[in-house]
Amino acid sequence: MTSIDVRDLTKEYGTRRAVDHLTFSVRPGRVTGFLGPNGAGKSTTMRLVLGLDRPTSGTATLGGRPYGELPEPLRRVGALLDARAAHGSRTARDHLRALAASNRIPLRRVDAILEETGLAAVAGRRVKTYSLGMRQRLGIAAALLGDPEAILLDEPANGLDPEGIVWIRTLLRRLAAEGRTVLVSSHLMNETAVFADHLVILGRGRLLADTPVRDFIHARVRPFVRIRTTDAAALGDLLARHGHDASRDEDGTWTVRHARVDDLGRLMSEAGVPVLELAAQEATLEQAYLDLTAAEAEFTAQPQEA
Ligand SMILES: Nc1ncnc2c1ncn2[C@@H]1O[C@H](COP(=O)(O)OP(=O)(O)OP(=O)(O)O)[C@@H](O)[C@H]1O
Repeated sequence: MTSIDVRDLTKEYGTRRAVDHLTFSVRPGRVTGFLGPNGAGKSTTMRLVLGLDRPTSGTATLGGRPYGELPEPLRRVGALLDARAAHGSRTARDHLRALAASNRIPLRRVDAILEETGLAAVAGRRVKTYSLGMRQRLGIAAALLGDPEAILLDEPANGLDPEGIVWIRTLLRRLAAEGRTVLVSSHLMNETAVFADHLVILGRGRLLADTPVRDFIHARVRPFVRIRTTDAAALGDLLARHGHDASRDEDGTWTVRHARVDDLGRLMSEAGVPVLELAAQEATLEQAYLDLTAAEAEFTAQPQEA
């Protein structure tokens, strides 16, 4: 099985440190979401793993070996870094055939992967006529061509239409279920929460979190109950009498923390307070992520000079 192991990895561009003593592992059999603000170092880390750039110090290995030492690397690891990389004057089929030929991948894989990525009908068209979403699909096709054990995708949902987003979600889940090692960077938090099992989060080139998605959300955000009523005074009074931690938003919606929908529903019913809405609000990855990155920004913010 191919794990991706990053050990004390540092990359400097001149005086800018893009990746800063980073250590984490990406394990097989699950989808790992790779998160972090713009410029956090995600793409740089992926390029270092793929041997496209040299680290200043530290190591990045696949199944224990640096990319440059892998025999037939496309058959071990597939990657989508930049969907614009394909040669525009070639057709998609020719692009994939050239890749297959130079990596000793059987040519029959080309038609299979065109089918799988939904490009079969447009495979004879030049890539420069493709939309961004079609280029993304072609990039994913190239990544999967060698049937690799490890897959790295940099924002694969970029440019995909809603149907494409559902498709990639299903694809990622299947690749992980097949035991592959899947690392996917994204800025779409709700989407990441759907397809990822695990998260690696970077900030300014450093590791901020390496944790299961569920644990990350639950450790940072408490679920709450949302209530709307026609009798704000009665509800406010009721909640206060029962010692609930509640507040009322500008639009009249109440937020009750540390409470259960069942208990509040019963309470309101018994007190005869009219209910327009009563709903449990699950904590989201987006809330947890914003909480983490806000805390990080506060922690690292430099005092302004007068
Ligand atoms: N070739 C390069 N030369 C100089 N600086 C670079 C180079 N590549 C990346 N950087 C810098 O390294 C830092 C990390 O960039 P990187 O693209 O890895 O971040 P990212 O997390 O992928 O961001 P995004 O979410 O915007 O894609 C940034 O400050 C960027 O400007």
